[in-house]
Amino acid sequence: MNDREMSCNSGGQFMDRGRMNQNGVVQPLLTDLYQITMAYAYWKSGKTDDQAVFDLFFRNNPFHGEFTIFAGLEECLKFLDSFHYSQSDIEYLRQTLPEGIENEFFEYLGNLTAHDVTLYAIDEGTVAFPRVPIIKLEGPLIIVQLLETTLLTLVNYASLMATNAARYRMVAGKHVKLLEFGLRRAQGPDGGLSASKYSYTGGFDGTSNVLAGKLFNIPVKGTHAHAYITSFSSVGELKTRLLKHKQTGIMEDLLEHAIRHRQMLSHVLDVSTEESSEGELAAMVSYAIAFPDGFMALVDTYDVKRSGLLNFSAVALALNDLGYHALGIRIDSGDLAYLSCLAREAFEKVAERFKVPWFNKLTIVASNDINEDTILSLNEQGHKIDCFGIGTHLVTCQRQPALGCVYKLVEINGQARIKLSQDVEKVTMPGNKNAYRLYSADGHALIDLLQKDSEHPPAVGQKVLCRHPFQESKRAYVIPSHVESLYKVYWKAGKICQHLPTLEQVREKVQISLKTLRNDHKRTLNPTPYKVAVSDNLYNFIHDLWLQNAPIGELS
Ligand SMILES: Nc1ncnc2c1ncn2[C@@H]1O[C@H](COP(=O)(O)OP(=O)(O)OP(=O)(O)O)[C@@H](O)[C@H]1O
Ligand SMILES: O=P(O)(O)OC[C@H]1O[C@H](OP(=O)(O)OP(=O)(O)O)[C@H](O)[C@@H]1O
Ligand SMILES: O=C(O)c1cccnc1
Ligand SMILES: [Mg+2]
Repeated sequence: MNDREMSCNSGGQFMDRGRMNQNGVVQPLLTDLYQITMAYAYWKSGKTDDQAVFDLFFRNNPFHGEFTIFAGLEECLKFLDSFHYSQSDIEYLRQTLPEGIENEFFEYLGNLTAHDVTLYAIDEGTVAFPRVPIIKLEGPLIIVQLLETTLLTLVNYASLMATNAARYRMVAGKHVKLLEFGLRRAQGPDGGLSASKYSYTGGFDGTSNVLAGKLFNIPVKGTHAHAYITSFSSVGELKTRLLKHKQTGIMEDLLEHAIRHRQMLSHVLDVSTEESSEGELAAMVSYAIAFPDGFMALVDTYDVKRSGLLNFSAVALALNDLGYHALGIRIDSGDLAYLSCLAREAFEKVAERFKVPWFNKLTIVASNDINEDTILSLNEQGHKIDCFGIGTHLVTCQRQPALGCVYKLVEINGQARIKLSQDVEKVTMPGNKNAYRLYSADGHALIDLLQKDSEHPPAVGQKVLCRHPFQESKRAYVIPSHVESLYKVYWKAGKICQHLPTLEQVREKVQISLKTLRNDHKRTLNPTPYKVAVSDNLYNFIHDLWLQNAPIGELS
């Protein structure tokens, strides 16, 4: 590896550029046209040396919740690292921008990098709250402005998805497996890949998306579709019935074993073999021959009770005769609570009658349009599901399809800037700020506090006045037992300055960070809002600037 392939972080360690591979679609032209037209107008008006500070933050938590998981940081850093307009980008812009743009501007763009930018951020995987910037950028106005849209697109969906997944994990509990099955329903190929990656970050256990597995090292999992079952109509279609006994190595007729067990099982499970589907039996036998150690069967193609469970149990017992243990079933329609209980009951009967205790432990996977509310309702009803396969609602974030992160200028050449709005929620927090999370003695996060960057950080054991940013009468003294400074410098002087965690570590961080939140902030119905405050100093600063900038009306 030569020097060009490596970048050095501030600790002098080398970052392997192999890890820095980024989705090819993420590039400087993946932006809104107005960023580039603004860049020209800034350039034309002599603002090339202006220094700006921008905040990236959201105003409301998604899904009627009171927390958001911040994700997408590593992709932002990769983008900064590779930021450079290629010759063909410049050529395209020459042809596309209005006529009359000076040639020197294109030369300027051609030499532009993000090396003079400093990026501060909270750690990826941390819980974040409205109005507390999750990323803060300092640097030359033109370049920092040019980064806006791409950074927003990298953070918004990633954070929305990680939050959605974390919510599913919370309602499902930590012992149930969660698999992401959404690729076919995702918003295009890139949406599908991001969904798989960030649902893993948020707490899913695996994905059916094979490319995501390869690219992000996520466990890939899957069962089979109804097509496999319906592609068989009789046992006569089986090209082979033979399977090697796991221990003896002797070939045996798996179908013969299955038919014999099916007969006995029909009494135990109180269903008639006549009613069950022969095609389904054939399909299951053939699948078991293909995957004797990984036999997981879809049981709802015809009728779970009258056909699927009988055929599955027959094939699983046949496999058992040959030294293999089946894994379980998937149910993809009907009343999932009722059918999962029915299946578990059937497995318990079989375990007892056929002396196969491992049958009690067979996995029951449920899928079919599952969302947070379905899981909550299934929990209330009582179910025996071990694993949910979730697609559409998860990856499209159907309950709230976008997170509203914005990117606002808060300081230029050392002068704070404020954006006013009739809607108080939309007034920006001016100036270069620092953010702290204050904790109680029991380890719970109490409040996030924004201060001017010139202020001393809050200290453990010392009373700090925390004020609502806009409502004068809302304030509280807090004596923190622990103070966390939320920002780290992640990018400076053209280098990544922190050791970047693996996806696995970010996934762990999500759960650790969620544990610091009190349960009332996390509950699904009417959660308590988490407090975000400003220091007294910042409060006064905001309100003075507000008055300075608000025009005084005249009544006549
Ligand atoms: N016990 C349950 N409580 C609450 N919701 C459930 C329960 N069982 C299933 N569901 C949900 O109810 C919906 C049922 O979907 P739908 O009305 O399409 O029926 P279906 O079982 O898929 O029918 P079909 O057999 O035609 O495919 C799904 O969204 C599923 O997740
Ligand atoms: O329901 P989701 O949460 O989106 O999970 C993924 C779904 O994808 C498959 O269905 P398929 O594409 O075969 O279509 P279907 O809706 O007819 O089952 C699978 O059987 C699940 O039902
Ligand atoms: O493996 C599965 O069962 C699966 C994968 C994608 C969509 N639905 C189901
Ligand atoms: Mg379905």
